[in-house]
Amino acid sequence: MTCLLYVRCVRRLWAPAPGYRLLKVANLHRSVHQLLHRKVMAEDKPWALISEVGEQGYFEDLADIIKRNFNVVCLKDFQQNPQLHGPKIQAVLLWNSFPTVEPSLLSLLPSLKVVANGGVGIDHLDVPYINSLGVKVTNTPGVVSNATADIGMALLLASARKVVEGHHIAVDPKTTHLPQCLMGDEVSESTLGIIGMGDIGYKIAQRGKGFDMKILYHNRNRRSVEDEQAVGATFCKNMDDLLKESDFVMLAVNLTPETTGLISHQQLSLMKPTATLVNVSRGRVVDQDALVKALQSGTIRAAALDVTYPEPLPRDHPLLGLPNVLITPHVGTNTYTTTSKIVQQMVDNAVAAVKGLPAPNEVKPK
Ligand SMILES: O=CC(=O)O
Repeated sequence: MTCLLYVRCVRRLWAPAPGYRLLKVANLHRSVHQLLHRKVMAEDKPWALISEVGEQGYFEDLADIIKRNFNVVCLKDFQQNPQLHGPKIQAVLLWNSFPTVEPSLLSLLPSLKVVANGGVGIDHLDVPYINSLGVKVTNTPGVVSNATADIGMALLLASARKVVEGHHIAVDPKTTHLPQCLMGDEVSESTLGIIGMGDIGYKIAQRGKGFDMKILYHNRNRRSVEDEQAVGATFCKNMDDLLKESDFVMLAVNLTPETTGLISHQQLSLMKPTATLVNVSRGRVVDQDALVKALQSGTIRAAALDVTYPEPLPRDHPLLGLPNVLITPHVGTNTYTTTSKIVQQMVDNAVAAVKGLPAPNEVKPK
């Protein structure tokens, strides 16, 4: 049908064929060629399994970034007919840790080449096991750092200056005067202790410098002198020293077996009674039961958390009832700019891996 129309159009334009018409023929020819080429490309695209598009998953335009490079099967459709879809899937793209990558899923994907995670934390993936199947794992470092550092500072400031309490009072119709009692903690010139000085930790240090904060940090490896000088950060080899001296302790480590439960009763008891714990890494870095006790007993003043375990917390969890806790629902990277960059980087990694090229952000097991 398309061919017939094409021939008719060409014939009509060709008829007396002055220069203008010839140009039109050439353009028409090019458009049809491009259309046919695009169709072939679409059929040639590799298949990817993704979570969902819509409310529970990708915004349409973020999904489009994926669809430009992959034919996609959403998890719900996949689950309805895994035998049909499984053999063609070459990439699993993870958004908010979904789809859950476990052996039962992997066993249905014989052609799989890559598990591409959207986000930097890969604690939900068994990298050695996935690699043992000849499948690469990739993540998206770098692009998440600014937004995550921003949420860290937002939580720190909001907790210190009682922003949420202030908002509730301001919008409460029963409020007749602005309370003088809403006294916060001074952030400027206070001491910020950063545990985990990777990309995110360093961005937090840059922001802290902007607030004239004294910056301490603890990290597996010391940063270069130039890095330290640029943000005025002092290395604490011993984490206890940082905990004792800081007004705000910011957690920005990856979750690994070594960092699971890193902050427990003993560490909390070293902190100042006026100190605030801010966590933008993973909930399991903190022993949550110990944290509840520390907040109830006044061992520390407050906690501001973008991450908990589980997420979300059960509605009757004691952390949700404490007045000195501020919680956001793991929204560290939730800005339009950052999520677009994450999806693009995830797709770039997956495309490279499917082509058998080195993936720019392949995660290697330690
Ligand atoms: O939590 C966010 C990430 O892992 O990038």
